[in-house]
Amino acid sequence: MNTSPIAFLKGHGTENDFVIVPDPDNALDLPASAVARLCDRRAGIGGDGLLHVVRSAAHPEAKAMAGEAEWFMDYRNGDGSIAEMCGNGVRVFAGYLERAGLVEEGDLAVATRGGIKKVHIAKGGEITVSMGRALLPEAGVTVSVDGRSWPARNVNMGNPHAVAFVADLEHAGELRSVPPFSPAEVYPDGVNIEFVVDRGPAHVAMRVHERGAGETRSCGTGACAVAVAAARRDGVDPAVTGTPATYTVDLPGGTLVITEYPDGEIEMTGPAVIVAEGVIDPSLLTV
Ligand SMILES: N[C@@H](CCC[C@H](N)C(=O)O)C(=O)O
Repeated sequence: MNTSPIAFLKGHGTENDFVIVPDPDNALDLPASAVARLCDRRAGIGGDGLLHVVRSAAHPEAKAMAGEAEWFMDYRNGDGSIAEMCGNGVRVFAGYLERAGLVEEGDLAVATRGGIKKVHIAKGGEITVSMGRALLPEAGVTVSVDGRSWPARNVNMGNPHAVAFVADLEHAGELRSVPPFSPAEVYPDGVNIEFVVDRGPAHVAMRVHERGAGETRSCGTGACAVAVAAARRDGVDPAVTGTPATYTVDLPGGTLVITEYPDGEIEMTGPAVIVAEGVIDPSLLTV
């Protein structure tokens, strides 16, 4: 049981917000119920998710990556469930490490359940993450919300996404209170669903319903999935043209810039902001 005061910080990346819990030695007991209490916006601190900051060597799921990445982002969704990767989270994670003096500006590697991510912290500015490659399984999917249905593109960014191009973002309805339908046979572990409209050439806007969090104001892996789905729809494939493709993705909480390179690597650039720090009442962590 955790009895002594436990430090936390609060941060966000394009308003996808996180409770940050530094725990270098992986000494804390953080069951799903405690994570859900911490992320509760009324009875807890509030967040779309939680970033548990642990040395890779101290975490059984990250030990094997310790030689290449000192720090492990043990990411949890706001409902306590575990996800493979969080794109906005990894920028905020890196921003926290720099603020805490644990890393310096420039390049670093962060271990995640989705593998090691290379991160670049620009001087006093934005953070760029190499997000890996998108997998585009052929399985066509349909997503439905509030009685409307759309065909969607299945995109895996380490975590699962269904990307639907819609006529109007308002058609996605009340995403926070009414979770959209997704086909369980394609996504047995659930899915993040993106609704997308065009804003101009290589420029789109999206809303997202996140697995384990409901509607959020941004999703980094979602923006990458959307950029790739939009490029393919536009007939653009950097592996074929040999030229990088950059898409601007507007989200309710800000803008992310996504570039896909001819080798398939996807880079995401955006902000990371720390807004507060404090101490968690141990009762919130008691099972
Ligand atoms: N907000 C994140 C994605 C967090 C994980 C997602 N909800 C899942 O369960 O896959 C991002 O910025 O990528």
